[in-house]
Amino acid sequence: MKAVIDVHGLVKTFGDKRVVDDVSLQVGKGQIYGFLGPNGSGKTTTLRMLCGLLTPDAGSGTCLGFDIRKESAEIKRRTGYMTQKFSLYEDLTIRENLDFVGRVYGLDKLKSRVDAALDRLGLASRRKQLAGQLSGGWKQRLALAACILHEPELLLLDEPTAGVDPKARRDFWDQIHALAGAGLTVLVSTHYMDEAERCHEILYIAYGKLIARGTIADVISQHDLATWSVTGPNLYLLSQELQRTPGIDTVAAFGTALHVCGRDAALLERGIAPYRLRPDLTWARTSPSLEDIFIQLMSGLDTNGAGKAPEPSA
Ligand SMILES: Nc1ncnc2c1ncn2[C@@H]1O[C@H](COP(=O)(O)OP(=O)(O)OP(=O)(O)O)[C@@H](O)[C@H]1O
Repeated sequence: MKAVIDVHGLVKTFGDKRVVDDVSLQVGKGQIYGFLGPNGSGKTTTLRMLCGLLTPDAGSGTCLGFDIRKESAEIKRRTGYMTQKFSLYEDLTIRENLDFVGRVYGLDKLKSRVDAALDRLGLASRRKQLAGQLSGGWKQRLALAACILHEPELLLLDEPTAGVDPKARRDFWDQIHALAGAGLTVLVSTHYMDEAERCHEILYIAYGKLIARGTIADVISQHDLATWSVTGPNLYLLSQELQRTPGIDTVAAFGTALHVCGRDAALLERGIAPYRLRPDLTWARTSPSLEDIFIQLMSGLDTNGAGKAPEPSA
């Protein structure tokens, strides 16, 4: 299968800061890829290089079969990009907003395009509503409708659901899956674990480097992270003690339990041994969640043992 995105060795430096460092990516058609990583790790910059809005300092490749350096106009024509801070005209209706976007881009068959986008995203019954009166979730949906008006083949969505409630996020993701089902390829950056779990594959970027990718099961199994769950009283105090215990790399609260993780299973067991004797605590071996893996990655410890990643500069 021909890759929709096939780029190698992308580098982008701002001043003396290398914010994207040797990123290579292959992305298949009709798939949803989740782009994850800490703030400032280079996700937006990578998305902007893929769609031709930024020229990489080094690296090359194609997006939708076009050269990302030389044919950015062709790529932009076929890509829908939803930025973190998209703007809508609050005193225009949903329909008027879409008409306006279509006219700015000089789209032909505008009426039928707007009708199709309204239908596709379930906005038809609200088409006369002012954008300013919409809730956050409906605003995101309108922004998505504006992105698909020109019938792109690729959607790049930069944290599209930030600040949106869980029900609206779920609805938004149903729309993304419907679009992918119709053949669109989607790259979406997010900080939400539940959204990561709705992607076909995830890409984890930290300090400008792509350090994990694959299905969720792949990413969990690639990082051999021994994990125990513990329940009992005063978990906060326990968590503080465990964090100082050799052999324990990370401790994170999940509801009424702590997940206690370590890259070396034997060292981890040695670390928790005294605590397993306490009658008020219940310990169980468990599988790491995706969040456990990300907490481990974000703690600067590469679970493949490559050492500590550089501190991001302020
Ligand atoms: N045009 C620019 N000029 C200078 N520095 C920039 C520019 N664009 C981005 N940066 C810096 O590059 C780094 C990476 O930014 P980027 O927006 O790609 O990260 P991100 O992973 O998308 O972050 P977030 O999750 O917060 O959106 C940040 O330190 C940012 O301040």
